Amino acid sequence: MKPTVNYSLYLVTSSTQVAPGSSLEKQVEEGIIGGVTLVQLREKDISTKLFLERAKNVLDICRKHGVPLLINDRVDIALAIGAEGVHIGQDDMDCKTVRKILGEDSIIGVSTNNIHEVDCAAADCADYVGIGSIYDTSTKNVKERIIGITGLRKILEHMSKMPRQLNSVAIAGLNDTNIQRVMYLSEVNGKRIDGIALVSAIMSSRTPCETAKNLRHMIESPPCFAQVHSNISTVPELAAQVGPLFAKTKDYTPLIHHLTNGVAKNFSANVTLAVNASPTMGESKEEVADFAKFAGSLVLNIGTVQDRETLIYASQVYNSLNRPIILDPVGVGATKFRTDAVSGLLNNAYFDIIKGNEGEIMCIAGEEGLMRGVDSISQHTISSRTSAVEKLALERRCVVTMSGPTDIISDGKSTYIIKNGTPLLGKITASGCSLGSVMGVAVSLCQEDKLLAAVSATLLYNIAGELAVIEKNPVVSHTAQGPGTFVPVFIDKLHFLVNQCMEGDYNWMNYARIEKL
Ligand SMILES: Nc1ncnc2c1ncn2[C@@H]1O[C@H](COP(=O)(O)OP(=O)(O)OP(=O)(O)O)[C@@H](O)[C@H]1O
Ligand SMILES: Cc1ncsc1CCO
Ligand SMILES: [Mg+2]
Repeated sequence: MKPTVNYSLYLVTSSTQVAPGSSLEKQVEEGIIGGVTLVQLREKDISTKLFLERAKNVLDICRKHGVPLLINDRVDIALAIGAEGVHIGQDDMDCKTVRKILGEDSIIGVSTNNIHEVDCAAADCADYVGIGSIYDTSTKNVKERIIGITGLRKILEHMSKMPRQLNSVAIAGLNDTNIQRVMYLSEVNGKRIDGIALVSAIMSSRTPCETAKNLRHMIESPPCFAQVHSNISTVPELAAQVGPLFAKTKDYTPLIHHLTNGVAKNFSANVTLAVNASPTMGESKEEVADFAKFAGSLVLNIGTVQDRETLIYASQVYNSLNRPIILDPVGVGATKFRTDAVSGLLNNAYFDIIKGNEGEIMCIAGEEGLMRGVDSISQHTISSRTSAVEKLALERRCVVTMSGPTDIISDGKSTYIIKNGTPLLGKITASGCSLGSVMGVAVSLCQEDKLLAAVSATLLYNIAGELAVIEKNPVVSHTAQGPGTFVPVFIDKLHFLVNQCMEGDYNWMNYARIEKL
């Protein structure tokens, strides 16, 4: 009978990476005691004689603890010692032949990098596929084969529709800083990878047992930033929460850390202050961790980005502290540089809210999104825009906002359409960027419901914009005449509305034009 395999924490050995003073056998045994569920013996540069000897030793350890052992490449060694199976790469003996030699009851795994290779493995009756390389690794030269979370998801999406279900593990560059995110974001159509394969994280650990225990725990628990869906189900219920959300600024002034573009900085800082929060615009990598300790959220905007590594680093710091991040992928799709920057961010971090204009969100959702510079020139139908927003929210397990004359906001489960605002918001620069700042404020006041936060920010922002044009301002006695006068009146209005909230007056919400799909 085929042995049942728990793929969750899959240790691939490497004799060159063993922690100083330890041995391969010791790392394997300690790893298993800590929680390793499956072992693959991988030896590249030793004689067959030594390989066989080592395989026998490792098999003894695995048998003692009831963990299956697979042998890398060498079908003969697997047969000789009676291991549970083998793992083969694309350049090794083909899977069909291996199956013929080892028989039905053996476990056969194949390294794959794309859909075609997975299809071949399935056709050849493999039991599982190793999917990678997820990230770069020192164990192997994989530069050409890095697929990130985005590539992993594409393969899993395909696998979820295959008639015969294969097991799968992700491999390469995985460790305690990224496995929870990879597991979490790998979920497609209700299914995700069965486990994480790793080498150096355990082989090089001076405390392999504790390391394995920690890794296993991480694999089995969701990351701290895991999405919680809003339990608000109707528009009236939601509308009743918007004013009280901003009223919280009476007792708490959130610090909103921005890594934003040079054009938006001043306006976004003023908008943040207008809604009674405190902006900080710090871009140095060296100060990210210090800001993160106190910040209510991070607004990450790629508008004039140069240093992509700092953006990734900052995102990871905020993720690890469970501080929400608003990603504004300004101009993604317009240049290769920006598209690569966004794909690097999405592959290496989690974003609580992704906010962009039509062209930007269409582009990240994998649809045709037209960007010329930072302005959207896309004109899709409302239904195709809505599907793209919902698709992206489901894919990235977050809240997605597509701004424009009509704003579409979804967490993948509930979707709202907002028709407030004024065309003048499209006639001033950085209005989208500064909407991101208000979302940063809202989400720091209401981290438990990020959909409510995104919707509340959009309503406040767009109703303030509307009132700046149609209604006399009780603070300064004029109405905006055009884009130039709009900016100060708009900031006054924002401030006025939030102050009304602090006094318990939520009447401005009567202007809301919002529907739920
Ligand atoms: N024609 C319009 N009518 C009503 N509201 C609008 C209109 N255009 C934009 N808005 C509002 O302006 C805000 C910014 O949206 P927009 O789509 O212009 O962002 P953006 O292109 O990312 O902005 P930027 O890049 O200039 O920062 C949103 O709140 C949106 O609802
Ligand atoms: C105009 C402009 N260019 C880069 S960022 C930015 C601000 C609006 O997105
Ligand atoms: Mg714009």
